[in-house]
Amino acid sequence: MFGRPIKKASPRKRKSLTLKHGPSSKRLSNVGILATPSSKTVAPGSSNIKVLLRVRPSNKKELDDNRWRDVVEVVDKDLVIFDPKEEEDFFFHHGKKQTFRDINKKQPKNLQFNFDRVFGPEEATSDVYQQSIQGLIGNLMNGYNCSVFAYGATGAGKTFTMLGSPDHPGVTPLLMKELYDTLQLENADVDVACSYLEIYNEHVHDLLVESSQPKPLQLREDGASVMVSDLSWHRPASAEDLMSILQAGNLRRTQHPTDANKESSRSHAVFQVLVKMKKRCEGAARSGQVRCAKLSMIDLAGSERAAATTNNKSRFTEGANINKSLLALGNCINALADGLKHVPFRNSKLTRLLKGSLGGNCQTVMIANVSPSNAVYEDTYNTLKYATRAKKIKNRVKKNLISVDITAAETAKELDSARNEIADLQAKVAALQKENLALKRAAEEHICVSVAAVEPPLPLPEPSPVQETPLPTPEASPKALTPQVQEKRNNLEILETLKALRELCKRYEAAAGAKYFLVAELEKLNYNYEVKKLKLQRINELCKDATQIKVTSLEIKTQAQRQNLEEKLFHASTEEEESLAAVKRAIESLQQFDTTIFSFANIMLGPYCESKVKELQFGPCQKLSNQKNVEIETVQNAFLRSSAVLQKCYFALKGLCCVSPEVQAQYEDLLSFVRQSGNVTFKAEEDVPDGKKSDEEFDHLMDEFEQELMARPLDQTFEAAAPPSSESMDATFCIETKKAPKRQPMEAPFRVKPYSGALNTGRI
Ligand SMILES: Nc1ncnc2c1ncn2[C@@H]1O[C@H](COP(=O)(O)OP(=O)(O)OP(=O)(O)O)[C@@H](O)[C@H]1O
Repeated sequence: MFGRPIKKASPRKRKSLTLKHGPSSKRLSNVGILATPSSKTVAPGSSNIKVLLRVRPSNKKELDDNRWRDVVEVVDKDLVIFDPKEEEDFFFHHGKKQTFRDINKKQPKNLQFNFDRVFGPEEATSDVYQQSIQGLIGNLMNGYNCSVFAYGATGAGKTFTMLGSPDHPGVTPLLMKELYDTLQLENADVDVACSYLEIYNEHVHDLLVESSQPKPLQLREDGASVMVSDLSWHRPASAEDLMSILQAGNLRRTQHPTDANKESSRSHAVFQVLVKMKKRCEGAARSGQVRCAKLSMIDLAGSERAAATTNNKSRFTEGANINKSLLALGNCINALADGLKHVPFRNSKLTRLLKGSLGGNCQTVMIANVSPSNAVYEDTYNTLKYATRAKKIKNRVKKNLISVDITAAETAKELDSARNEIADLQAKVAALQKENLALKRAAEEHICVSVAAVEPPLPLPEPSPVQETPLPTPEASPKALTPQVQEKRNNLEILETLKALRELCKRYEAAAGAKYFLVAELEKLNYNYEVKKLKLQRINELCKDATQIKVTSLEIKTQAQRQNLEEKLFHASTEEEESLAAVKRAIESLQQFDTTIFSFANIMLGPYCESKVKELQFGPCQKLSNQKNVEIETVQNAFLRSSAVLQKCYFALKGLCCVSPEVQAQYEDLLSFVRQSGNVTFKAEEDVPDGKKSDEEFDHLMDEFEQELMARPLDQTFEAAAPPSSESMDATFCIETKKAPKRQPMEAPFRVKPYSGALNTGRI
């Protein structure tokens, strides 16, 4: 499946290879423990995390699909180029070199990344081990804590590098084997213990305990380090034993297929080995240094984009938890790289567990795994960026030594004093037993004396010297409370207090466990809240967009309608202006004719033109006024009629002498009011010329005028005809009012001026 031969280096690559070789080998010599396996010790102090990059070979899927290309180019042993520039095709135009450029294509990033060591696709795990990991054995033997962790996207080769397979063992089995080989050569008493756990969905599980429903374990802070309570520790007798333990743990690890990896590990796995080593005696004196070191091999779960997860909810939660913990790890890496005081280790279980390995007392190696294919372009880019940041992290390393240097004389002295102490204690025990016996006898004698009068004394059984007797209470036998008894009582009290203390500890552990569980729940809740908030914000944004789109489309529609109406209005205005101009022109042309004819036309047509103008100007107002007048007249008619009826009623009552002074006063009051109002009469209907009638009459007059004109001889002039009297005009158009003091005269627009004798063109 794998093993595509590495592409032949292009001329450009070869050039950079030769160029880079010198400085890089220099840099490699500075890498220290990682560069040379022989350098087995490190100086205490601060040391940077060593970061290796491993590029796995392309797999069959990537090779078969011609959509994918390689985006990681291993240039040298410590240098890679991400998204390198491709060879450009060129041509010459007017003697100048030109390149073909596809403007639709994204420009390559062409970024260089430096690491302590870069392993290309052709390099085996054994190369990684020999060149970068093997050196950790020496550090472990010298009492330094060591950590190796693999980081990268899903399917990038983390598990392959860390655990491998029987054919291609990973760095963990290689390291374990070598550790045992080295320990065997040491002249020392060695104690090796191991544990294996996984963090799955933010729960810690022991991988070395068989259980159908594994109980999540709690993390406990222990000063600078973090402990896992109830985690099982196993003492492997040999390297093989240790390998079988590791194998058993691997089988229990949570795995599910992902897009990129059919056997993807969906949990972070932490394999820890504790090595305690005490040098054996050499001669009279012995070196009593006990070296303790912890080795942590961490295989992180691979990050995966949410889009790549299927619709499966549990897979989604799994992916979200993995990404959350990797994000927390990234934040810790950033904080440590920036040298910040506060590092957010508490944000996830993974970072809490890695606290000792990142920025603590530990030699740490990070193996960043990447795939060469651009199918996981973003993941690879992120891994390279994180790995580069991690290079800046400084750990403070120190040996874990417990000094137990004692000379032989001192040991002999210690032994003598211990023997003396034992003898003292034995003597004390004998004395106490004697005393107990005496007390018991005394008590029995006391009982015998008191019952002697009733019963004959029974022979007492011989007391056993070792038999425990209950202590007499102070009330029963105050004299018997010797210092020894008091001491025993004190011891019992201490025992009781210790028991109570143990209960309290248990209660404390339960409470702390519950607290950590709640903290985890709270973190989960916060995370879910953040995710939901983001979703809602996104929905809100989308809604805003939709509203904006609606408003915009409404604006566009209204704008179109407005434009349409404005165009129509413009045309209408233009037409109006044009027709007005035409009317003016016609009147001007009329004025050019013979004045006599003009005056005749003026006399004949003037009133009609005038009325036409009025109709145009005041037609609607006139109609409204007429309507009001009709209403007023109706009210007045009703008033007059009811007055007549009222009068008749009054007289009838008077004839019957039934008019009370009050009715009389009301009648007179009404009478005076009617007299004051006067006799108001209205014309039945205004004679408002409607346009049609006016036009017909106008046409008729025009015909008459034409006939007159045709009949007359040319030299004969017209006699000026008298204009219609202003009275008659007024009578036609005005409301007739007689003694109507309370009625207001009509407003100007309701009055039509009588004919003035000439066409008033200015009023049009
Ligand atoms: N250097 C390599 N040489 C050959 N095969 C490799 C190499 N690295 C990885 N592989 C293969 O690639 C596949 C995925 O590798 P692996 O399971 O180690 O990925 P991973 O990073 O652990 O993924 P996940 O995070 O999903 O568990 C496996 O089939 C493995 O055999």
